[in-house]
Order: sequence, then structure tokens, then C-alpha cells
Amino acid sequence: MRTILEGHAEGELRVASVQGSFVMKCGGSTLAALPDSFFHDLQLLQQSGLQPVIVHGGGPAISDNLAKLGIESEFVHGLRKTTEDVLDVVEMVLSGSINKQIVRRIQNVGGRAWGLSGVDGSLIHAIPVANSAEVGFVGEVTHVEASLIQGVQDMGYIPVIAPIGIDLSGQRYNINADTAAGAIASHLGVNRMIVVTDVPGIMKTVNDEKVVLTSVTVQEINDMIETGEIYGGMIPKVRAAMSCIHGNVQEVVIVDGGEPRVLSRVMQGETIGTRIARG
Ligand SMILES: Nc1ncnc2c1ncn2[C@@H]1O[C@H](COP(=O)(O)OP(=O)(O)O)[C@@H](O)[C@H]1O
Ligand SMILES: CC(=O)N[C@@H](CCC(=O)OP(=O)(O)O)C(=O)O
Repeated sequence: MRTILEGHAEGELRVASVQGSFVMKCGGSTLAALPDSFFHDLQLLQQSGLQPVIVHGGGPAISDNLAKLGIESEFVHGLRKTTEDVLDVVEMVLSGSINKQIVRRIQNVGGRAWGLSGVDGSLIHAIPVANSAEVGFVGEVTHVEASLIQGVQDMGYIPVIAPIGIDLSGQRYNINADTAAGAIASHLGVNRMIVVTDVPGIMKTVNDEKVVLTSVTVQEINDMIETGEIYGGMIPKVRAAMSCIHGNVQEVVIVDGGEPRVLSRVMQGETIGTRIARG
């Protein structure tokens, strides 16, 4: 499947040959700073016949709300330690304010968006992560109801998904948004996942200067995690990317949401951000 987009005057995109969905993960680090043009681009891509699926985070907003409510929270190996009290706030913020903020922003530029969390229709089936004794109600994805996402797309809406999972007993789980996006990309069998964050890609220090890597191999990623050059919030992104490309996904691109017209530029095949691809 091949997609060619031709850039034209501001706000205009043309698709020469299209098809298929792509997953875009929007990090909480960048959401508030995303310009209207970002959502406008997204809507133009959809009008061109592409099928975006948005999975969002919201870590900073969760932390702010927990602090306001006086609920303590900490991260263990990059995952938020999640008690039932923390889970209430995670769900309120992700499925509530952040999800609806994204839906509104798409609608404000004339697009059609449908917000849902992994709880709705049991969209994201989850089980406790292996170290749940340490981190509490944090989940890993076992299954994604792809037909639900496709149903929303078939009705002409962009699905906007909050990363909360649910198990057969009805227990909710907090899922890292990069992990959830990767699992959704794999289950949908999309060609591409775009990870939108607050840095221009994976950075490395070369000759005392920080450079953005235009592409990285799995071996380089593992080495950079080992040396600590990839740390914190970048770790779940690269792990999700590596897991995706071992499945059906052809490439994962990590980009800065503040970069002008970043989505259409990625879709046009411009070298921007960091590309992690198969092979
Ligand atoms: N090698 C790296 N290159 C770029 N950013 C990195 C790297 N290693 C760690 N990071 C950190 O990852 C952050 C992005 O992750 P995170 O804050 O969780 O964002 P998001 O909310 O978008 O998921 C960057 O702001 C940066 O501090
Ligand atoms: C288990 C876990 O850590 N969940 C994350 C979910 C939100 C998230 O991942 O948001 P970002 O993409 O903005 O980082 C959390 O509670 O912060």
C-alpha cells in the first residue's frame, strides 16, 4: 500500500494514491502547544482518504490533578504507580478532559472526531503488567477490538482513544499511552505510526553536540538505552516502536508536534524526526 501526498498552497493537500489507517500518538508533553494547523492538517489527511487513529497521553495533566487533590504518585521504571485513587484521576483526566479537548480541537477546524477510551466497548483488553506488585493497576494490552475502531472510521469520524484498558472482570488499568498506541497500531495492521512529542526526534550527543538521528536500528536503540542516552519518556516510545515493527507496522516516526505542518510532511515522506523501520 502506498501513499503519495503532494503539498500545495497552505491548507491544501492532494493524495495521488491512498489508502489505509495510520496511528498517531499525541503525548501530553506537547498537546497544549499544538497549533490549530496541526488539527487542520489531520482533517485534510482524512478528507484525502486516509484514516487517522489518534491515541493520546496526558501524563503532565494527570500529575497536576493528582497534586491538586493531594494524592501522591510516583513513577517506577517509567510507569505511574497506580492505586484505585490514582486510577480515578487517570480516567477522569484521560477519558474526560484531555480526550474531549482533542475532539473539540478537531471539530473546531471542521473535522469529525469521536472520543472513546479503551473501556468503551472493551476496546482495549488488558491484564496486569508483570511487575504489578510494584506499580498497581497498570495494564498491558492483550487484545484490541479493531472492528470498533473501523466502525467509527466507517461513520466518517477520526477515533480519539484514551489509553485505559479493561479486563474480563471489569477492572480498569492505566496503560502508558505509547504502549497502547503501539498495540493499537499492531492490532490494526497499519503501515505507519507517528509519535508526536516535544523533541525533534531521538537525540544523541556527537562531538559534544546534540544531533537528531534521522533513523535508528533496533541495535542502536538497545545500545542507547544501555548507555542512558535514551531515558525516561523516550523508553516506552522506542519499546513500542520496536514491538510494532516486529509485527505488521512498516515504520514508526518520532516527531516534534511544534514543527510546522509536521503530519503532512511525514505523510509526504519528508525526512523529519527519527524513523524506526523494519529490516
Ligand atoms: N535520546 C533522547 N532523545 C530525545 N528525547 C529524549 C531522549 N531520551 C529521553 N528523552 C526525553 O523524552 C521526552 C519525551 O517523552 P515524554 O516526556 O514522556 O513525552 P510525551 O508526553 O510526548 O510522551 C523528551 O522531552 C526528553 O526529555
Ligand atoms: C502507566 C502510566 O504511566 N500511564 C501514563 C498514562 C498517560 C501517558 O502515558 O501520557 P504521556 O504520553 O503524556 O506520557 C500515566 O499515568 O502518566
